[in-house]
Amino acid sequence: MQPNNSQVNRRIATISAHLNPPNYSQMEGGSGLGRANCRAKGGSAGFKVAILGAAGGIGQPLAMLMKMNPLVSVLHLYDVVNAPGVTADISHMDTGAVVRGFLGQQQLEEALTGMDLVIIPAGVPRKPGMTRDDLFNINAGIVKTLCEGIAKCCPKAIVNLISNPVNSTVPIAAEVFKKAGTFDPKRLLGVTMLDVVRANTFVAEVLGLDPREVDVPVVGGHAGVTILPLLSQVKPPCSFTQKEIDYLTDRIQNGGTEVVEGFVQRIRQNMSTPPFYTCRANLAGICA
Ligand SMILES: NC(=O)c1ccc[n+]([C@@H]2O[C@H](COP(=O)([O-])OP(=O)(O)OC[C@H]3O[C@@H](n4cnc5c(N)ncnc54)[C@H](O)[C@@H]3O)[C@@H](O)[C@H]2O)c1
Ligand SMILES: O=C(O)C[C@H](O)C(=O)O
Repeated sequence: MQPNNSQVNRRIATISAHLNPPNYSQMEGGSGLGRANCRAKGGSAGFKVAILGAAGGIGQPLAMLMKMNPLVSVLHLYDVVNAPGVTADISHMDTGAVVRGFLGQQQLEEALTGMDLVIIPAGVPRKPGMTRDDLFNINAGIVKTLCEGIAKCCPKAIVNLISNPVNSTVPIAAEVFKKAGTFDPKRLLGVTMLDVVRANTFVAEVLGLDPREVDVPVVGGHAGVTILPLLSQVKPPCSFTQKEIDYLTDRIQNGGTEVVEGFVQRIRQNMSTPPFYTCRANLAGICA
């Protein structure tokens, strides 16, 4: 059956709304998006998610995973480089979330307005021989600027901080939000899930179990000795020799370094970011 004129006009309006999104900062007195404007393609309601640093090694697969997530209706991809290309690519996926790209600081506020969840992998990663703390000088400033934007444009959003050193970028974000009067400790999360999945994997190897059946609580921070696997609390209940405890603790605390040092070989071979590293970090972002 042929669509009638009004159906055709409605389809054209929908297509144009996706291709030429409205300027959110001028809508609803700048107080954020109305639910009616946040529908996924096909009309279902969902969460509005922004990824800051979306064109990077972590940001790109994270964008893909978010686009695959049926709970997400609007996905904003912000970066200081390459955002248009990444946005075009991700937007071609045949899932519901509407994807929009934002390039450079002048578009940061628009990228953030009305967001429910902001995930931040923006910044530089460490190279072999560096500690996460060596990233502080560059990443602290980046995170501060991005969080000032969040405090202004989406103060109620949940914020997931991936940028390292997580042990320091989370307190920086907290201070920015406190200064702005928007701090809510329940809404600010450092992404450390990688430590949990590494712990599950290594403990499962020692126990000869499927990692999906193993649950290792890990508390503390996300660097060296601040990563504290609670090996006495493992599920299923088990015990370890002192040698196993030393081995597991060291492997879990230095899992990130193990991967970063692996880059030396990959750089020599001209290979890109290891896929598990990025995917796991991204799943961590989703789960945090
Ligand atoms: N918490 C974790 O579990 C975890 C896991 C992996 C990586 N990381 C950290 O995540 C960060 C990103 O790693 P990566 O491998 O994606 O690095 P990358 O260099 O591949 O990507 C970083 C992206 O951030 C962008 N960027 C830089 N400055 C920006 C700014 N001011 N605003 C917006 N975007 C900006 C860059 O253009 C780039 O696209 C690093 O700090 C890394 O250490 C954390
Ligand atoms: O170790 C890093 O630099 C990246 C990340 O924090 C990790 O744990 O893999």
